[in-house]
Amino acid sequence: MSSLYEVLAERLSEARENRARVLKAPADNAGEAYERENAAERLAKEIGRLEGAENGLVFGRIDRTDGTTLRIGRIGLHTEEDDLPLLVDWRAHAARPFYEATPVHPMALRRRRHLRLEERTVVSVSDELLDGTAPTGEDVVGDGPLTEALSARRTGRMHAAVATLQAEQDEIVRSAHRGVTVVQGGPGTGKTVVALHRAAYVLYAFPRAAEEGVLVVGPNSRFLDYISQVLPSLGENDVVLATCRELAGVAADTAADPFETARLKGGSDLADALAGLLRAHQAPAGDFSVRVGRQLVHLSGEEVAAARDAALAAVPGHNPARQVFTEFLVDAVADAMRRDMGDLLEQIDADSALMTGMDLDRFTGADRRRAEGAAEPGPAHELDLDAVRADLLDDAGVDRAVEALWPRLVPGDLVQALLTDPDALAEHLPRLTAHERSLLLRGPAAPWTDADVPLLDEAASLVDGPPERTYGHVVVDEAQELTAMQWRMIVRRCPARAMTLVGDFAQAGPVATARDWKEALGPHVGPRFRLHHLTVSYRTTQEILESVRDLLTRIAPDQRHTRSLRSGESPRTLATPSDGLVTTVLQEIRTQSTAHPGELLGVVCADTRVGELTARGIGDHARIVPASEARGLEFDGVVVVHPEEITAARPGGERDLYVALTRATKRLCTVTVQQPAAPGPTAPTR
Ligand SMILES: Nc1ncnc2c1ncn2[C@@H]1O[C@H](COP(=O)(O)OP(=O)(O)OP(=O)(O)O)[C@@H](O)[C@H]1O
Repeated sequence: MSSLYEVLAERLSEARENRARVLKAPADNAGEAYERENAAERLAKEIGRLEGAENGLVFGRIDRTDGTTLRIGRIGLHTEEDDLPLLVDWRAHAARPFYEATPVHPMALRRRRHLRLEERTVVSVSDELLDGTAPTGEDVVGDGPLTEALSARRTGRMHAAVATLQAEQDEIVRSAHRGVTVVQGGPGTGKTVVALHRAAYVLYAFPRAAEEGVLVVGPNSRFLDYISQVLPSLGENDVVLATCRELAGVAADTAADPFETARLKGGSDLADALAGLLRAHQAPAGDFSVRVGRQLVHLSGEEVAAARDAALAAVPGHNPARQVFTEFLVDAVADAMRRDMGDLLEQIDADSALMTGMDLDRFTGADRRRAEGAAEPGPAHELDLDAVRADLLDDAGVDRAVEALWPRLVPGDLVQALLTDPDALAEHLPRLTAHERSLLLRGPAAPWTDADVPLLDEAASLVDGPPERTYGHVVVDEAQELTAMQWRMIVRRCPARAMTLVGDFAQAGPVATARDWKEALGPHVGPRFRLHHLTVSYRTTQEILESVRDLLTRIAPDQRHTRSLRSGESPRTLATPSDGLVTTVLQEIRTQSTAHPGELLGVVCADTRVGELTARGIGDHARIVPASEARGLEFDGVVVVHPEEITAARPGGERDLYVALTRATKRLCTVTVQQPAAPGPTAPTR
């Protein structure tokens, strides 16, 4: 073990020295300075990768039946001299049997060993014998490492499960499929684990995707914080973690819309409406006259439309296409001028400059020919179109025409123009009812809302073109939460359509617009996605799962049932009069924290109740989590406060309750309010 750490330390100090050297090296020009920056950045990443892997560097070993062995770790390490693997990266093909071998398919393994390290010391060893041979004195066959991992205390931060990834999870993580992989599974089945280990695998196994970057999208910053340590501990610091708002680059605090409004704004009709409204700013149909000097040049509707279509086909984005449109428009004007002026030139050569304000000699090439000693002006078809075009591009009249036909736009203004104008809403959202459109209508000074963020992003892509930053692979957790508009913003950032999407539609929040994966993904990839199901819960005990079974049948009748590997205490319910609610929660939390010191406790309540619980000091003993933000989180013990209040707080509140009830790894207590509040003892009844 120590030799492994010595090699790691050597690699680290080499990388640090190299970086220091690179930073000190003189750079004689901008190119060299750029190279130096790049090299330093690469080395900084390598240092981060090596540092991240230090904790629990090695966690496994496989002994093959032919007597050879391999150690499995967070990263691969080789000896310098002969490049022999001292430690095999868990993602390497050679490590596969560590995850996949079973007694039925031992994959030429005799033994699989799990090691647990604290600092650099091995604190536990656990072996499985796979070839049917009897244990020898060298084998330590004991309680499974998975059981140990699952019963460990929660810390409020998710940990990598790289040592105990289960075969059904590993199959998804290691899949060679580069397109869209979807993972559906009940609470605690390891969807987040799979998603994050998949991100690490992609970085290792798909170099092109790794080069283009990996993005992990989560529902809120509380969740991103919860998972933030997993990838660095797998030696991967090069992943972008973001919420949709961060992706859109909306820095200002956003307000919340009423749910019905938010759901409407999440529908893809809004994308069509914004595109429709934009089209109204792109050379709307009809003839158009351009004033050039004193001349009015007339363009037919077809000529304007041809310039518009050519501009739209040339480059995505309204503003970038404006330049192209200008050029096509100038061509059309020049053609029209040639047409108009053909006759004119022959009739009134001398007065032409006066009429048009332009030097026709130059345009006809007459001045050039004169200089060359040629005879007087040639026929009109010899008009020097290049010179005409060059002048037209600088012409104020043409500028005015472009401004009228193709104004430069700001994305927010497009959204604003749609949402503040009842006529625009009616014209561009014909499928909505008048009531629905009234829900979308906002005042000009109203702040942006969360549900406006994907609209702003849509408008930005329509107006300025596709996002500059795209990724080679995108991972989305809690993907059931995404609205159609949010899916659009994510897919936009993944041109290769290489994605890992995990979620559970039984846990969908009130704003989610799709009911299943087909509906969510159909518009983007049709049926081209691979769906996997996870059916074993690694968090929630069998008792807790059973206690929510009826609720699950109500909210998701078709959902496959999840089984748990673990059993524990039966969930408890405390009933209290409404004025004793907070006191009861406080007492319960105090009791739990005294009985189970060091455990992580969570109190999940309706969002509106957070202030009161915080004011009563419950936050000193437990994390207070508003039900709307509980998705994906977990605790050793959970107290769910006033379930009826949670279900009534938002549409689809039963799904919020289902999420709240499935957050505990060990203990669940629900505090209900007696209805109607009975007079008498305030002490809780058990
Ligand atoms: N193979 C594994 N080894 C050890 N722990 C695991 C394994 N798989 C999952 N877990 C643990 O089980 C718990 C639940 O996992 P995770 O959060 O990934 O589930 P989920 O399906 O995303 O849950 P939810 O639907 O509630 O968001 C976590 O503590 C995770 O670390």
